[in-house]
Amino acid sequence: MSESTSGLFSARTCAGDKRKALRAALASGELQRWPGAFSPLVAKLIADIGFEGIYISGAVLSADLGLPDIGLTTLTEVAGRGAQIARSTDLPSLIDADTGFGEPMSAARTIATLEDAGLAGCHLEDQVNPKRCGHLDGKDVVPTGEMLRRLRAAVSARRDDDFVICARTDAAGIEGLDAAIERAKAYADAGADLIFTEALTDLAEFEKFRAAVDVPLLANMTEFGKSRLLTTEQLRDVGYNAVIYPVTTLRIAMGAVERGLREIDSAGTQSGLLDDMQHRSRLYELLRYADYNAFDSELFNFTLEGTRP
Ligand SMILES: C[C@](O)(C(=O)O)[C@H](CC(=O)O)C(=O)O
Ligand SMILES: [Mg+2]
Repeated sequence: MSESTSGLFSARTCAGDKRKALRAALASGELQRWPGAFSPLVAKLIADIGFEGIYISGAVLSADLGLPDIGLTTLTEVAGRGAQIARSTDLPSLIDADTGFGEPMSAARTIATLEDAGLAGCHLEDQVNPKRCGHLDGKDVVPTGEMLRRLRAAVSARRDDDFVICARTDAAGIEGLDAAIERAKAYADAGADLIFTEALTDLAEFEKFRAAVDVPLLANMTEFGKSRLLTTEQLRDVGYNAVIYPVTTLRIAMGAVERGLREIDSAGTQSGLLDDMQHRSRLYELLRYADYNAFDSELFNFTLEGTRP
């Protein structure tokens, strides 16, 4: 296949190579920035701008279906959407697997399914079922032993040793930071490759966590939650390995969609909104419209001159 047609329908990089790249990135000491992609198109934009990876959020996947993030989505739904997003980009994608979709045996099946779906890794959290957003009050965690069973089952189901299993602990806001650190150590001993330190409050907590454990750490910079929004520079200085912006692109998009719909409702036209829109030409560039001409030269006849403002 020529350069211009490779990667059109599925990314050029195969899942195994994305996982190897993710492992190397986590070992590199460089902060990995993974914005949430609510669609394959957003994943393409994230890659185009130069981020290091893609995050696929359970909260976003639920919201996109018009549902709250309380563990209603099924493994089939999550793996299906995850596969669509993961295959659209050469970047590695880490997906939110909530509590593993059931008991430890189901968590094991979850890993096998997400591997088959082409994801580079996933995270499993130590919340009880039904789970809730980690930044809400009233959440609860299972005993450490139960999470260890969940994790060991997951690790044993992995067929590609490079598939990254990330353990998330929600314990900081419930049992305190020290307890969360102890859990993180136990989860790493059980085979977790990366620890998601959920809902830490300020920089000092991130620093304390970093000093206490020597496995890769992930920070969640979700908005309107319990955590101060730290900069990449701050997280780099502390020595975190990865940061996610899980719901950010959806919040930005939905803010713009709501403003736009209100403007059409009040002004009777969207003419005043054109500068805020992604132009047709940029959309076509991201989708690589021109490269599809290799299959059918009639497909791409778009020029800017031909378009109306
Ligand atoms: C990271 C998270 O699990 C997600 O599903 O994106 C959420 C994000 C959010 O609700 O803001 C969480 O932190 O629980
Ligand atoms: Mg989630």
